[in-house]
Amino acid sequence: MEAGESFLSCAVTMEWMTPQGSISRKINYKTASLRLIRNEFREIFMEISNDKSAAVKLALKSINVFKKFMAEGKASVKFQDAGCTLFISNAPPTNLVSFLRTIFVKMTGDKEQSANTTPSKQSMRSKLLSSKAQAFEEISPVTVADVHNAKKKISKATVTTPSPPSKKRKMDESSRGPAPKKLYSPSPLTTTSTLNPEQQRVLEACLSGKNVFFTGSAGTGKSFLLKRIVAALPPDVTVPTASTGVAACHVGGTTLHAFAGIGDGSGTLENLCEKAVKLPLVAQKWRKCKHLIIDEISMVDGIFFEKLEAVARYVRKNDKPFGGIQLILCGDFLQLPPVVEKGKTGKRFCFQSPCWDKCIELCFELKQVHRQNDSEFISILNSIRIGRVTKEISDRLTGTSRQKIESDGILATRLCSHTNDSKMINDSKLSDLEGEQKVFSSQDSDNATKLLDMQTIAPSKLMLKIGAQVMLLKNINVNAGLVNGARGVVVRFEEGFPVVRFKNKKEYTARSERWYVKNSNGSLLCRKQVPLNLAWAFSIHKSQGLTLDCVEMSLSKIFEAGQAYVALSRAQSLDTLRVLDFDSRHVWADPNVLEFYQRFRRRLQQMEIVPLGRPLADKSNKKFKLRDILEKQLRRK
Ligand SMILES: Nc1ncnc2c1ncn2[C@@H]1O[C@H](COP(=O)(O)OP(=O)(O)OP(=O)(O)O)[C@@H](O)[C@H]1O
Ligand SMILES: [Mg+2]
Repeated sequence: MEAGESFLSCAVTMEWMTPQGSISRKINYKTASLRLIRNEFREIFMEISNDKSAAVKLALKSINVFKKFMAEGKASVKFQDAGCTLFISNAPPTNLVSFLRTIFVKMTGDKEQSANTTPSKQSMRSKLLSSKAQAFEEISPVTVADVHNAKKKISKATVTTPSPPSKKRKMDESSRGPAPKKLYSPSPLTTTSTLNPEQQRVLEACLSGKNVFFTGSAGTGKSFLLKRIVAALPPDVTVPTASTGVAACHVGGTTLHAFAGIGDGSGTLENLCEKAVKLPLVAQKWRKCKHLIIDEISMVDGIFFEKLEAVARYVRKNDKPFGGIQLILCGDFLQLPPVVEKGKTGKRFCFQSPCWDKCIELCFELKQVHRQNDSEFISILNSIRIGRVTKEISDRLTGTSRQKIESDGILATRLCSHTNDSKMINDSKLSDLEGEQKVFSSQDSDNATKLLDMQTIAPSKLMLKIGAQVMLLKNINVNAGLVNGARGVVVRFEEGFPVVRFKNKKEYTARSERWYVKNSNGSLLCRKQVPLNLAWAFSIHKSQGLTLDCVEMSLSKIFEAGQAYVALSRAQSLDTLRVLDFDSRHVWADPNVLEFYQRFRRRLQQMEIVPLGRPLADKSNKKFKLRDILEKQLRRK
């Protein structure tokens, strides 16, 4: 478990209430600093300050914490003695989790200490008589031992739920479930696996405020890292997007097109700029955004990217690249390229646009593959990625054509190059099954079904029968293997919900889950649906970004560079893969991309080889520290 933080940067509202329940005083800070400190009597306080006003100090005792919206950077703390409630918003979620953890750990530690050592708290009288000078100091860092200690106490800590401030109150209350019971409990932000060193370096670079592009082959954890980056930035000014709806759903964002508000980008640049400025919601979004994050950048059209860059400068009246917005881009250009209309030519990829070099300040390549463990398969995939197929590779993949990868009635998912084929297969296999068909219709935010269809992976109408091959669409329980992409079969219905048996023999009753997407005006739209989809077949385009655990493919109708690589790299191992008709002619890489990566590697290599004016002994493990990398890359600019 990571240590906690004693400092938080966020927006705050403080409300003091009279005993009758009306607000007697209110303070709003758009940017505030929260600090945990101790006084000369070792009592803990939270200090709330901003540049302009005097700091407010509130004693951290008898507090109630409401943390259900922690993952959105929001929480509130009610200081009962002071009669004040502090509403925190726009906090980087990871920092917020860490800050609340510190409060919990320190308060638990103090309670224990006072119970064990001092018979009673210092009275007001002894404090007044004390000769100690008033002094506040930073709280000491949380140690691992502190955390363990506090974890043991988890069951004892409880919270109640003060209401969030003013306008938001009603909306939040209506969507709120039962109040959380613990001040500290594992959350997705605290329990996910840790980043490896190369991912950590990218995260630090992103937090330095520089424009970053990071790449890496399929399964190197780009999207995994991107979610961590999003969680480490202030949510109100961070826009996570991806080139496709499914990929956007994967990183909890919206499509780049939906955010940009300039349709498909057709028309002259002048028209697009005027359009963006005239639509108040669109202009406001562009002005508010400070960090624009784009996953699956390989599928963003180069001309669209160029137009966006110019629109951003125009709307924000700022001549810096992208109007001064921090860009964080990730993807693998050797996977699927942008979808281009027939007959259209020109700059296809983002990196072919002249503004690419102006925009990107730092580049990184992730090397460690996480999706697959098998080194033989990783090396085959690395060759396929660059369009190289040796006889050994061809034989090995052809050899999978007859292997049995089905178990316990769970059939392999067929990846199809064309969406229509996958739909046809699913429909006909379902109708072949006997038995009653059950229909699960999604519950969607008002009038948003069309948008949610495009942006979430969950279907608005799901037809199921006993025996239907399905795929799980959410991480339900990572430890139990119930993860996004896990394959199973519907074995029965219980209380109207499908019960699915997975490949690992676990059974799971699929109850409704929620998917959220951001509307173009920034509000959240929600789809409630059982987290399943038919999985006899899936299109390769829809599979980009997914990890699949039992997959077969026919590559004969492949029509894009990188398409075979995307399909093959969804599998977790050679033993869970069946290629029906492998032919090396279906594997090729785009020469422009290969050339781009050659240049990219040279740039990275120079960065690693050329000494940075520091003796080699300065470098641990011959790897440069982030500071060195930043210096080097900036010097290059
Ligand atoms: N540091 C890590 N520790 C443990 N698991 C990880 C780590 N990084 C990534 N993973 C896991 O590896 C798998 C692949 O990660 P992810 O989907 O982010 O890769 P990707 O680079 O985005 O792949 P693609 O190019 O196919 O989109 C996921 O199951 C993810 O949870
Ligand atoms: Mg990904």
